[in-house]
Amino acid sequence: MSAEQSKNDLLLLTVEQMARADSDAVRAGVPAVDLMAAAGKAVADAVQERWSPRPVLVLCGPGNNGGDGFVIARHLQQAGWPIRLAFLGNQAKLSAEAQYFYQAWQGDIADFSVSLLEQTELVIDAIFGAGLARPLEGIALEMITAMAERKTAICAVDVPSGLHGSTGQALGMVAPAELTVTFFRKKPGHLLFPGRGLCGELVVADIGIPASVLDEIEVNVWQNHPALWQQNYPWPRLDGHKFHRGHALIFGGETLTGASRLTARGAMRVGAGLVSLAVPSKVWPIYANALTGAMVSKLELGQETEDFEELLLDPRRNAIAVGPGAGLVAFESVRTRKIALAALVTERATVLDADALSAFASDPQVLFDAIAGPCVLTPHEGEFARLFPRINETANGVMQDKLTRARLAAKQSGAVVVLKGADTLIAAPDGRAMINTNAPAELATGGSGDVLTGFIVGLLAQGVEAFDAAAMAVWLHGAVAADFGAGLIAEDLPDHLPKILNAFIQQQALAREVR
Ligand SMILES: NC(=O)C1=CN([C@@H]2O[C@H](COP(=O)(O)OP(=O)(O)OC[C@H]3O[C@@H](n4cnc5c(N)ncnc54)[C@H](OP(=O)(O)O)[C@@H]3O)[C@@H](O)[C@H]2O)[C@@H](O)CC1
Ligand SMILES: [K+]
Repeated sequence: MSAEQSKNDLLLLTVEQMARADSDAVRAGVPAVDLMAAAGKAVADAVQERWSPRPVLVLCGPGNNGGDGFVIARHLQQAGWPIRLAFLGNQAKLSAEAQYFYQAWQGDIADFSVSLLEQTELVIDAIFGAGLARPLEGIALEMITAMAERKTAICAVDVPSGLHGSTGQALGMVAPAELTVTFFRKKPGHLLFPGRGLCGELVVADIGIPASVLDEIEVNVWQNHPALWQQNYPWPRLDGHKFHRGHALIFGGETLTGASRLTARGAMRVGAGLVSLAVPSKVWPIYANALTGAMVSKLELGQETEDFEELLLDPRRNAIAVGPGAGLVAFESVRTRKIALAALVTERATVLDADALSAFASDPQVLFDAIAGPCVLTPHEGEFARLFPRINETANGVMQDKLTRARLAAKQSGAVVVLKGADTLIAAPDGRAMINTNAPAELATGGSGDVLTGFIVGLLAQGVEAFDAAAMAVWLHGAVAADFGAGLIAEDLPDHLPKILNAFIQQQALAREVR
């Protein structure tokens, strides 16, 4: 598979973009009825692969998701499965293709009623898919609530009904599926929580939509994966000098001295040529004793910012990180702001994390106005709320989805925003975004964010563009944690990174041999 092809496979389509791909495919000569036939067949195949024959209830909704349901029912019936089918809708209002498969269905059509769930071992959820337009109510809501309560096994068609494919948010109620079969490309809602947890195993089926339809659709959201950026990864060159691999400068505070040391170690492991920490003189011995590979510079009391600025006079210090362990006590916050602004004014690549984000909570615009060069902000949800309160405002009690919020924040701040969580988002000011999916639960451990900042600043130091650096760092962070497994602590993240990088190098060498 070519790099372009795998990038194309990682694209995520909103429900509107998917509808456009669907209609463009039809315009290009693929009959709509063929698309629906292929979609239904793909689900029936996936069901037969996963489950042995058992009493199945196929729930068909009023649109084309329901149309798929009629196709699935026919295939499973032909394979000898005991099938009951219920339809929620008006036959006269079905699309031509759904009408076709409605007519082709040979069995009975039951009224939509919760009692059907009795004696059902598997539900095919074809009630609503991409066309879900408003919160569930009435019998649809009753049915989905009953499905969730009974915990009957569910295979969802396209998305579990009630889940919005673009946002991953539930519009009312969603019964979690064990298997979701979607078509052509994934949607953001399959990867963003709570959606990701509601889809179960996700299968993407090819239904005959030509990939060329994507040329006409402006898609700039991807599932984060090395295929998107490995050609830009800064592998060390044999003829390289340590200065070719950059010099990361990290600010460290006096209370939580471990945080910025983790950042430094992350930056070193990810390949920065040189790493130095700049710390208040009072705590210099703590840092100097603990770090062997990194240099530690003193910032004298009362002139910390000036001393930091002096370090920045050397243009070889080309990437800066401020925030981990910087401290939140009033005097520390004031100092952190000054140091962050001193970093930003150089327009060198800068990562601001943790306390450096909270330090601007009272007037975030000061921060945004100062961002002129490559910059990465790495808030978790709490820090995000402090920096972007307007973006987090709710309408009817509902906040905008995480993808939208991260993209708005990137646009507003002019920085790449890494909104951290189980489904970390990486968003660039120009609208590009990635959803990261490889982070295991073990990563939710103290200090892991400090290491992430180190990975980012270490990659920035090696000249990687901010959006790529953030995407690489987030992916490596997840890959290391997943490979390490249980018992992970933050210290393990930098030290286990070489294993992942070496595997990566081997894969690249193999790929070159194959080519
Ligand atoms: N894309 C592709 O390539 C292919 C897509 N395919 C399939 O098509 C599916 C999309 O089909 P779709 O557009 O007809 O939408 P779908 O989800 O069936 O529902 C629309 C209906 O639901 C109604 N409705 C909405 N919300 C409601 C609510 N809360 N409560 C009650 N009613 C509500 C809405 O009513 P309206 O808003 O018009 O009043 C309308 O009647 C897609 O998910 C995939 O499975 C495949 O066949 C092959 C190729
Ligand atoms: K569905």
